[in-house]
Amino acid sequence: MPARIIDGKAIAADIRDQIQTAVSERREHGQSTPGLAVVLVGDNAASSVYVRMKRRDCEQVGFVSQDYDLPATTTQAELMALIDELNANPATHGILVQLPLPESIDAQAVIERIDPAKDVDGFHPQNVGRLVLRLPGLRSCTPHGVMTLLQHTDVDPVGAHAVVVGQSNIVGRPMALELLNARCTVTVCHSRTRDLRDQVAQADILVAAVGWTGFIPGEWIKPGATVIDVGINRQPDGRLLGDVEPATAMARAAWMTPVPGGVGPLTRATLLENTLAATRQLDG
Ligand SMILES: Nc1nc2c(c(=O)[nH]1)N[C@@H](CN(C=O)c1ccc(C(=O)N[C@@H](CCC(=O)O)C(=O)O)cc1)CN2
Repeated sequence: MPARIIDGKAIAADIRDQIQTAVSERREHGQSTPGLAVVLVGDNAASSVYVRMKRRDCEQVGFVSQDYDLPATTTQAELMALIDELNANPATHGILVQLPLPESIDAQAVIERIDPAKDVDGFHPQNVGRLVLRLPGLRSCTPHGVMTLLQHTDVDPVGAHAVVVGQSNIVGRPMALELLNARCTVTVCHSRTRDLRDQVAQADILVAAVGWTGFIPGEWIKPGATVIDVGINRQPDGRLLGDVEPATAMARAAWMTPVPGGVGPLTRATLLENTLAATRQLDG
């Protein structure tokens, strides 16, 4: 039997509906409307698409989207000054700086300048540390979105062997911690991992976050596994493909995310959840 599809698009639409209701209720009770500052620096084509989608999501749920489109020539000092302004603005509850930033800018310094209470991307060391320590805090959107996707399957993470392929700060590392906190046994693989095929073949839950089209052949997948494909790789003809070769993987897995329509929509829905949570924390 082919894998059951984990429909990220539908799950994200449900989350947006719930958030829209919560925002309406806040208005009825005279509470603040969540405001999300979305900062785009430069003209990276993929970033422009993602930012457009995030701003549209904000409008749909009734958030105020505060848009900052800055030229690629923006200096570190100018960007830091904008972050300071947003940190101080009581109408801004969440600050998102779209990555990657131009090479001339020190992205880590920018992330660390954001008030951790407004860090709706969950990238600030304080929020990452809280994830490590299993304390409440703002969680990185893609890994937390993956956990939401898993909740829409019949898979019990407790004791499951989860294999994460990729060790980026945005996905691989926080993903491993989310899975560990859900009591999986976690293996993290990267470019120096020996016998990657053997590691992947052990996975009850496989999270592929490499950014390389078809990096994981379908025949490596353990029969009955849950496959979460974080890769969104645009092809020269415009199509989007994941990191896992889909046809054989679908035939072997029990559950699988599609690309597009899997993890991407949950990344955006989690951003909205984080912004609402930040608003409640800041304003009640
Ligand atoms: N500040 C951040 N920058 C980046 C993040 C992030 O979480 N915060 N993650 C990635 C990209 N990303 C978020 O910005 C992202 C990627 C994909 C999608 C998405 O909805 N994809 C759709 C397809 C979209 C398309 O047609 O191109 C899907 O998979 O169905 C949303 C967000 C890097 N930067």
